[in-house]
Amino acid sequence: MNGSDFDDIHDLDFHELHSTVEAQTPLINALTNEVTVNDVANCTLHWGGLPVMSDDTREVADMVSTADGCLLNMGTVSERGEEAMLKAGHAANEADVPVVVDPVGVGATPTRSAVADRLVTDLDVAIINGNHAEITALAGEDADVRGVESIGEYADIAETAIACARRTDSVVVASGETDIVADAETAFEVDAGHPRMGTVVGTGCMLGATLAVFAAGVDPLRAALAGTAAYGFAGEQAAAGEYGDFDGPASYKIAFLDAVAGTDAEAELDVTDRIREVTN
Ligand SMILES: Nc1ncnc2c1ncn2[C@@H]1O[C@H](COP(=O)(O)OP(=O)(O)O)[C@@H](O)[C@H]1O
Ligand SMILES: Cc1ncsc1CCOP(=O)(O)O
Ligand SMILES: [Mg+2]
Repeated sequence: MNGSDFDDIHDLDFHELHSTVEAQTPLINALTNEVTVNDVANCTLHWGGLPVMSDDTREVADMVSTADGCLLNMGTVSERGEEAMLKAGHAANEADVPVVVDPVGVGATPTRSAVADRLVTDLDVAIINGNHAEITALAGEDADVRGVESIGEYADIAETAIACARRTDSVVVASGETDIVADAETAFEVDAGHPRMGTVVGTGCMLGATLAVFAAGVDPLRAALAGTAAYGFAGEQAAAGEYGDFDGPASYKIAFLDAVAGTDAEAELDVTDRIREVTN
């Protein structure tokens, strides 16, 4: 699956997209890691989605077939988990339910690289989201993934994201200090987010949940651009104290979740101001 025939950033209206998504109350089935599962569920809910975390191999195909989105996050990968994710992904493909994959820690171990490769190769994936090192590793290039963290700088991340999008036939979101959204032809830089988001475990996982909610209602490229921009905007709003004071990363996370819930269609957010096409 590739991006849309999106040829003009300026026809991207967050208010319109978010209202469409909220009106649908999309059911998102997430097979995700136990480290951040509750945050993923709440982030899904706060964007206007309905989370369900069904991952039993006996029922997951049935649950996904009734859903509007399927999130596969391999953070605490296991043999059973891989089997369940592949089963869920195939069921989603058959039911034309958009699949979002977060290949957490790909490149850190041969096992994670093999699982991530199977997920993005065997399945038709609408959007892949990972940090700069994970996307670089997924593209088959040298990357330094320490555990699940991105280490080092990736100056060519825009080109790498396009290469990854081309290889996987998916829209790719490479997150970090600067977020990149790419399809097989074009990369966009999304100027949104705050360093405090990097002090919270789970902000990458919750970005995946955000993308799954938006992808339920609009094409993958617009969903990735609007979702990534709105998500980063929420991080900025929380850091600015718009959703209450905080004393450190734990209380910031609470403010961040409140900011996601408060970023509704009325929000003064013009995502097109945050998105720039990357030209070589
Ligand atoms: N230094 C930063 N400045 C701005 N935004 C950031 C920064 N670090 C992380 N983010 C934001 O936090 C979210 C998670 O990104 P990242 O930390 O790269 O994911 P992961 O947790 O999977 O490694 C993204 O929306 C990203 O834009
Ligand atoms: C620490 C950790 N270990 C396995 S999954 C996970 C959470 C990763 O969350 P994020 O990718 O959002 O930082
Ligand atoms: Mg992550």
